[in-house]
Amino acid sequence: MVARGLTRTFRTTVRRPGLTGALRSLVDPLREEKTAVRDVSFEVGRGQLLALLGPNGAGKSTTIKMLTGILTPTSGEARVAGVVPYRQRERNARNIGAVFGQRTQLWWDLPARESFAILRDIYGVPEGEHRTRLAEFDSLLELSEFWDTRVRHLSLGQRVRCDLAAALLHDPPVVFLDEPTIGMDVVVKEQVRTFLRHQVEQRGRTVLLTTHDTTEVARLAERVVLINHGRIVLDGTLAEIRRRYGGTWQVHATLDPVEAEAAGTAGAALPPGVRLVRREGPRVVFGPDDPGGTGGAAPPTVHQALRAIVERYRVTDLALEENDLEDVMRAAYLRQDGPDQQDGRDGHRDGAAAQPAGRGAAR
Ligand SMILES: Nc1ncnc2c1ncn2[C@@H]1O[C@H](COP(=O)(O)OP(=O)(O)OP(=O)(O)O)[C@@H](O)[C@H]1O
Repeated sequence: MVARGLTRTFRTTVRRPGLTGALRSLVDPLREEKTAVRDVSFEVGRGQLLALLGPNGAGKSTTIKMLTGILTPTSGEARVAGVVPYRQRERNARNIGAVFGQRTQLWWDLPARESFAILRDIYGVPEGEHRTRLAEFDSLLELSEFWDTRVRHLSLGQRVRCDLAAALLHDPPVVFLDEPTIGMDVVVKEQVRTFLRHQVEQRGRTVLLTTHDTTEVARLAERVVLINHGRIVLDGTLAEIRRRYGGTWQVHATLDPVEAEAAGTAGAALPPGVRLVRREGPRVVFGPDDPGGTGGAAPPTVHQALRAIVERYRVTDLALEENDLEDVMRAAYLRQDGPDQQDGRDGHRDGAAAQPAGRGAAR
């Protein structure tokens, strides 16, 4: 799946303030252009799962709508399994499966198993294949407990599990999941994640996932694209997001008392990239020397720091405190960052909160 410079602009009508403004807007509507997605490019290979992350209104759904062929981009291009989705909608529909957590593609008044049979006929899936696939999905998602119940009577978690099966029954190479586990309990969430991992690792499907659930990201995504105000601000791993937006960790260590007293003084230098946060007798707290990693070399990862501390000191007790992933994501969403490779292009972005480009962390 390839997105190249995808951009989508919406024209909306804005009401002028006050009564006279409202009346004037009736005869002379004020139109405004809003760029929901701007110059978005990424590639996802076969058997890869990419999480598209970003705050509300960032442009994730608009991007997915272009990749699923629901919306045509204003400019740029997309290819999904070799097909331009908004031009070859029917061919694209055969190549993709989609689950939008809030909606269902199942027939509300039919049991899910009957919906599966209708989809089998629509896509022309041979009966044997259909049965095998359904058995695989049932073994992972435990569908047979409720697939003979009408969809309108299913719980949310049961319904979305049926939706996942319905989306994959025609064996699509590419799958789009827009907040698939929203509102599910922790047990069902984990079941769905195991199912998705299986689909990616064993079946080689390409998955594009959006979620606001940070645990989901940590469990599933080797790679994330972070989008804010319609632009990509980071394409990398969760570890990179942590490094850029939340490089704060603390190592609490109890050292040999003599070493603890000397740590950080002249002649007893700290490990590179490590700073002494505080010292209380033999108990010492270390942190990264340069939490933002903005100057010079990147700070050590928490694992590198741990190793360096253990190698340098006689440690009798050790505890690690890392920033909660939610804090990291909050920092990422609030930062008015520029995109990674934006050099030379304009720094304008939409939204009331937009500030002039503050690309301190651009690396
Ligand atoms: N049909 C439309 N007409 C006008 N503006 C739109 C339309 N669809 C989306 N937008 C605007 O585009 C921006 C991006 O919306 P989008 O739904 O893609 O965000 P999102 O990242 O999916 O958000 P969420 O996490 O809340 O689902 C928003 O400011 C939204 O108001």
